[in-house]
Amino acid sequence: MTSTSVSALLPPRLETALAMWLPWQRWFASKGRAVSGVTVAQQSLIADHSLEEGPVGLLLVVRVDFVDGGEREYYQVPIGIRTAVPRELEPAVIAGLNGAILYDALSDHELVAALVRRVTDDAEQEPLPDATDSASVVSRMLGGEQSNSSVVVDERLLLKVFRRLRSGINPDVELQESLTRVGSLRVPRVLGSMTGHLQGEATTYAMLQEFLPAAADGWRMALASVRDLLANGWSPAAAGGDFASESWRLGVAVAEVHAQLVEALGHRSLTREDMRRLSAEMSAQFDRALRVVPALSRTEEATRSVFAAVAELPGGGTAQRIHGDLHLGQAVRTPDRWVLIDFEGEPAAPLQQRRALQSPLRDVAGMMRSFDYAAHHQFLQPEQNIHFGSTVEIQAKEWAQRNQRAFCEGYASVEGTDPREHTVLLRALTLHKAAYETVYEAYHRPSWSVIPQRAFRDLSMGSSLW
Ligand SMILES: Nc1ncnc2c1ncn2[C@@H]1O[C@H](COP(=O)(O)OP(=O)(O)O)[C@@H](O)[C@H]1O
Ligand SMILES: O=P(O)(O)O[C@H]1O[C@H](CO)[C@@H](O[C@H]2O[C@H](CO)[C@@H](O)[C@H](O)[C@H]2O)[C@H](O)[C@H]1O
Repeated sequence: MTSTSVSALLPPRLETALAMWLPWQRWFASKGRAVSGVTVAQQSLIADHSLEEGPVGLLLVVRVDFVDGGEREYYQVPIGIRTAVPRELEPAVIAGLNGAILYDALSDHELVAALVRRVTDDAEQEPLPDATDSASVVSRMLGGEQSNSSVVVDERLLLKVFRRLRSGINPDVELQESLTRVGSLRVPRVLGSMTGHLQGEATTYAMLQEFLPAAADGWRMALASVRDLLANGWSPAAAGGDFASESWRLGVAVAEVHAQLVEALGHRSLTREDMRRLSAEMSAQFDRALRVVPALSRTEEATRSVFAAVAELPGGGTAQRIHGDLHLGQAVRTPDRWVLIDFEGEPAAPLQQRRALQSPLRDVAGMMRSFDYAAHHQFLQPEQNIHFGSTVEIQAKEWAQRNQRAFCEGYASVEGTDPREHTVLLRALTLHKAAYETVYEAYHRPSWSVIPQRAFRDLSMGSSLW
């Protein structure tokens, strides 16, 4: 079917309906900007049915324009169209238009199977087993706080559909494929990807990987450990559910992945110029955070001097490809080992920046922040009735520091140098991450903003951290 005949399948007023639906999706990046219009930029068929035969599936790429006239964004929206939807598809409905019901295709087993077939048709490796037979496929969307949409297929494949598209190959696919190629057991095996075009450039639309069914999410494991500690009031080492040995193993895993990324994609030395550029990037991120949360000005002087110190560093460490947005939720624990996922980098950053060679300490800083997040997450639960400033905060801090230390020691056991020896850079990168999180939370989860905001106090002052 040609693109023109596919466009004949688009219901009237589709773009208006999408303009009302898109901004409410978890993966919609620009939560703080008012949408002025949505335009279907590309359309192709997922499943070629007539409405009488079964669901019509369309893979749309939509362009979003904003009232502020600033940068436009592109999103991938796979939609299903039926004349009536079964009960299980009701939560996925986007709109009813002229007797046709439009819904998110990723909730529909049949359309998911068709998408998986499209990925495997593109794959250059052995065909996948019969999981792509639409009649027998069972799929479920993963819930939670996600930047993209992931669907588990037959409990053994995971189809990740990238939502905000930027022209170019997504580092998630690039890095996981490279790591798979050098035999890494620290990432799920990549089974294929779907590439389309955006603004004339080959662009990643989706990735298929092995699903790790028995994997526990690192974030949830860490929260369980903190809960144990706060419930019995002992020190983190004495409380049941101590997480430090897992943090140590996670440090080992991250250092191994860094070494494997060097093996797969090379490295160079960080230069003085890199340090100056990084320092400027840190200041610019802090400016953005200040615009969103003016109260951060209380720590402005101290923060600026932490970032200014980076510009004085001579360089000399390693610059390499890194994960780029590492936190406990990006680490899953299988019965055998820690595995890292989601190598996309910070979703808000341009692809070119995410694909640049950078200091691996950036990932270490991401983990430092994540231990701090896990320690303070309990403070957001009103039913816990615990408050910042209470003695519980001291315990939480102890938990964070114990796990930060264990992580760094595990990392050092592989790399040879403890990341904490890079005092100036690690502190600055961790503060830089807190500035990114301040902006991220303000738009996505305002009630969480207090966590990165309070981190400024410790990180910008001269106090010992971990
Ligand atoms: N291969 C996998 N096997 C098992 N669970 C996975 C796998 N990949 C991702 N997950 C789960 O899905 C969640 C979201 O995946 P992620 O790649 O981080 O998506 P996003 O880019 O949308 O944040 C993860 O936190 C993890 O719990
Ligand atoms: O996982 P994503 O690629 O979507 O990353 C974004 O969302 C994360 C939250 O889901 C966010 O991470 C922040 O919150 C985590 C707890 O939910 C915490 O462990 C991290 O340390 C903290 O940065 C991430 O920053 C964002 O890019």
